[in-house]
Amino acid sequence: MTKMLASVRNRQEAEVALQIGADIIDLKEPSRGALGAVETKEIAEIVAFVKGRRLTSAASGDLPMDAEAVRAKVEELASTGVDFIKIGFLPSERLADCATAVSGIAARQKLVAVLFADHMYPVNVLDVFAEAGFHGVMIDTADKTKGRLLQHLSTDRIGTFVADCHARGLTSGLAGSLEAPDVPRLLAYNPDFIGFRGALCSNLERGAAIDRDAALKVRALIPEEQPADTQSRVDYKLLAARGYFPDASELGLGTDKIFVRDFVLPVEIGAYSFEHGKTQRMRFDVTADVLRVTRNPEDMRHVVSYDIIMDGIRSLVARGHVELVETLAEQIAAFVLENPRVTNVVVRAEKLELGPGGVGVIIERKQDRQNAVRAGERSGGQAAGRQGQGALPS
Ligand SMILES: O=C[C@H](O)COP(=O)(O)O
Repeated sequence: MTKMLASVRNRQEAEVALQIGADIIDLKEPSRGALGAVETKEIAEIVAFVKGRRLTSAASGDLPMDAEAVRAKVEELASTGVDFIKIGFLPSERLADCATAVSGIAARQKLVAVLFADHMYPVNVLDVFAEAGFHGVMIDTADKTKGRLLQHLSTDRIGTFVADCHARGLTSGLAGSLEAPDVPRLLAYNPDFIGFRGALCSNLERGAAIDRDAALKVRALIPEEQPADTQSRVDYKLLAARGYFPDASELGLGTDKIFVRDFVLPVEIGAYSFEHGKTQRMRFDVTADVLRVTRNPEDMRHVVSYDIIMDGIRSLVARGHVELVETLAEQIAAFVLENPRVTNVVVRAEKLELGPGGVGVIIERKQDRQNAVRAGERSGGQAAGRQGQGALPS
C-alpha cells in the first residue's frame, strides 16, 4: 500500500504528523530549499521522540554534487537513527560517483535518492542507484515556485517511473507541491509513498506551520492499512466518515454519473496500412455510474476523479498502435471499471478524420462485483499502461 510521508521541521510538527497518522515522518526544513536539512542533533532528538511509532526520514540538505561532501553528510545523518536518508541528486557528470560514494553506507542504512522533475537526467539514472544499493528513488520538484509534479511529468511517465523502480527492486516515492486532487491520480500508479509539505499547511504555504485539518484531509485520501481482523466486523458508515470506502454499495446511497466529454487526442489507430505510422484525432466520451459515499460531497475523498479517466485514456493511447476502435473502447471501459466504485460505464470512441463526420463505436459495460472487490483489495489504485522506458525528463 502507498504510504503518506509528511515533511516536518521540528518536534511540534512531528507530533501533529504522528496524531494525523502519517506513515513516514520526514525531517526537513522548508526554508532551506527543496531538501533543506534540519540540524542533525534535532533529528536525533525527534527520532528518539517518535520512538519507532512511525518510520522516520531525514533530508540531507541541498548538497553539492561532490562525492566526499555527500558521503560525509550521509554518514553524519546515519548516526541519528533515522530510518531513511533522502539525498538530492542534481544532474551532473559526478552523479554516479556521488551515488557510489555512499554505497558502503547503503549496506546498513536505507538511502533514498531524490531526483527533481524540473531537471533532466540520463535514461539509465535508476540503474545507478540500484547498483549502488539504494533502497529507493523519489521524484520531487526543486523549484517550488514553478509548478506541481504533474505539471512537469505526465501521469503516464510517473507510472513508468514507478514500474521502472519496482523492476529494479527500488521503492518509489512521489512529491512536488502536490495538492489534494493529485492524490487519487498518483495512487493509481501504486507508488510506495507520496510526500507532502505545502498541502499540509494552510493555504498550501509550505513555509508556514503544519495545519492539523489540512493534514487530516490529505491523510484521509490515502487508504491506511486496516488490521487483518477488521474485515469481519467492518462498520461501513464509520469507515466512510473517516474517508475509507471498502464497499460503497453497502452504504445504499445509489449512484451519480461522472463524465468526460469531447476529450480529443491524437491516436495511432486503424486497420488500414495508410493508418499505420501516423496519428489521427479521436474524440472520447465516457460516462461512469459511481456509487455515492456521502450525501454531502465536500472533498476529494467523496468523489471518483474524472482526471483519472483522462489519465487512463492518455496512458492507453500512449501504448502505441491499436487496430480497432472497439479494442480501445473495451480497454477504456475495463480500466474505468477497475475502480470498485464504478458500477457501469459507457464509452464512445470516435475517429474524427475518416469521414465527413465521426465514425466509431459506443459500448456499455457493467461492473462485475466479484472483480470489483478483488480490484479494490489488490491495490486501492488503478492505472493504465505502465510500459516503456525513460520516465524521467532526459
Ligand atoms: O518530501 C516531500 C516534500 O517535503 C514535498 O514538499 P512540497 O509538498 O512542499 O513540495
